[in-house]
Amino acid sequence: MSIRIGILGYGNLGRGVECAIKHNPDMELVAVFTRRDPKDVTILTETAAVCRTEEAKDWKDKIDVLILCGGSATDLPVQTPEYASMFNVVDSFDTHARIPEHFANVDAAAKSAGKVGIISVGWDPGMFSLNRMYANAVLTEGCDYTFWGKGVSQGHSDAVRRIKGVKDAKQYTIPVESALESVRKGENPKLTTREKHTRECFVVLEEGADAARVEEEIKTMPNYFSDYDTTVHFISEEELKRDHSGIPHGGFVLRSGKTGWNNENSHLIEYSLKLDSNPEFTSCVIVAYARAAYRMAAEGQTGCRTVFDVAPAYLSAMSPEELRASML
Ligand SMILES: NC(=O)C1=CN([C@@H]2O[C@H](COP(=O)(O)OP(=O)(O)OC[C@H]3O[C@@H](n4cnc5c(N)ncnc54)[C@H](OP(=O)(O)O)[C@@H]3O)[C@@H](O)[C@H]2O)C=CC1
Ligand SMILES: N[C@@H](C[C@H]1CC(C(=O)O)=NO1)C(=O)O
Repeated sequence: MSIRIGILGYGNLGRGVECAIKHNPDMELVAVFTRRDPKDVTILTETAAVCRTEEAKDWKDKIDVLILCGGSATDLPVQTPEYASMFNVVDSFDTHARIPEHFANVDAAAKSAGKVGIISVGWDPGMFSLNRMYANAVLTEGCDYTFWGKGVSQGHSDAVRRIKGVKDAKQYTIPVESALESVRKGENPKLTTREKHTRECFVVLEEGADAARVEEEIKTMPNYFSDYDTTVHFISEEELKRDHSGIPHGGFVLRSGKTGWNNENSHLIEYSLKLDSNPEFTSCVIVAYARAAYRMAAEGQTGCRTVFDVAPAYLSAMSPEELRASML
């Protein structure tokens, strides 16, 4: 029997999840829920329904896992705990500083409903978090580095779009090449947040919006921009569509470490991603964790989990026996 999936929130990530489900034969999309008028939202899966978010509660027995594709800045802090009280859920919450608070809220809701909620799934947080953890567990003496881009951060782009007066926006994260080069050379530099990346925003304003106020709100936004040197460009909707239509991204997790009785040997662990489509790749990670949520719930587990709490075998469509055989 297929794992019945619902999508709540139909933006870049929602469309990516719909596409990822198509590539997972053990899953089927049964419904998409949106805050907009369903007549204004066109999906590609002919067998799935499009409903208002208010109707989701009527689908509790028809959906095994609800994937929450809203924005981290303002949607997921409210939506994930709300829907964890009705469904097994997975989200991509990526406001790193607020993950502990989000975990506690989702854990309370999921436990009281007897559901599983896996949060902060994707590549960062997500695959990069796992690789930072593995590298630190293995090389206990060392230095960690994470670099992103040059690419489009969906979280930062979403956060800019939420500012009053902004009609649309894209945010590029740009690594400071000299910093990356120093890490690659094994110089183990001590780098501040500001010394590792810069951020560049391309913003389309609503008619009559105050550009200076919008720029100030972006540059001072805690958790997203306040610790970075940020450049803001105001452009037309046509220019945004013409010059900034893609959502590529990627990055590196590196850990340089020492071993030996006198730390005489050096090692470098590196995990990298090069993504044509940030949302489509993120969605593939999310859909694998939807499979895990389904299986963990079927075992009677309840409460909130992060990627650190999910055994890898839960993610794979292969059985544990097939996985063991695949290691030969
Ligand atoms: N952990 C990770 O590695 C990653 C996490 N993310 C997270 O995913 C989040 C979502 O990103 P993304 O999908 O790009 O955000 P979008 O802005 O595309 O979508 C966010 C929400 O906005 C609404 N929306 C979308 N399009 C429109 C529109 N045309 N008009 C009105 N409302 C619209 C949708 O809700 P509705 O349908 O209800 O209107 C949607 O759920 C990001 O905030 C980020 O935090 C993203 C990438 C990686
Ligand atoms: N969560 C990020 C995924 C990566 C990209 C990123 C950044 O560019 O700051 N941080 O984490 C996203 O929304 O794209």
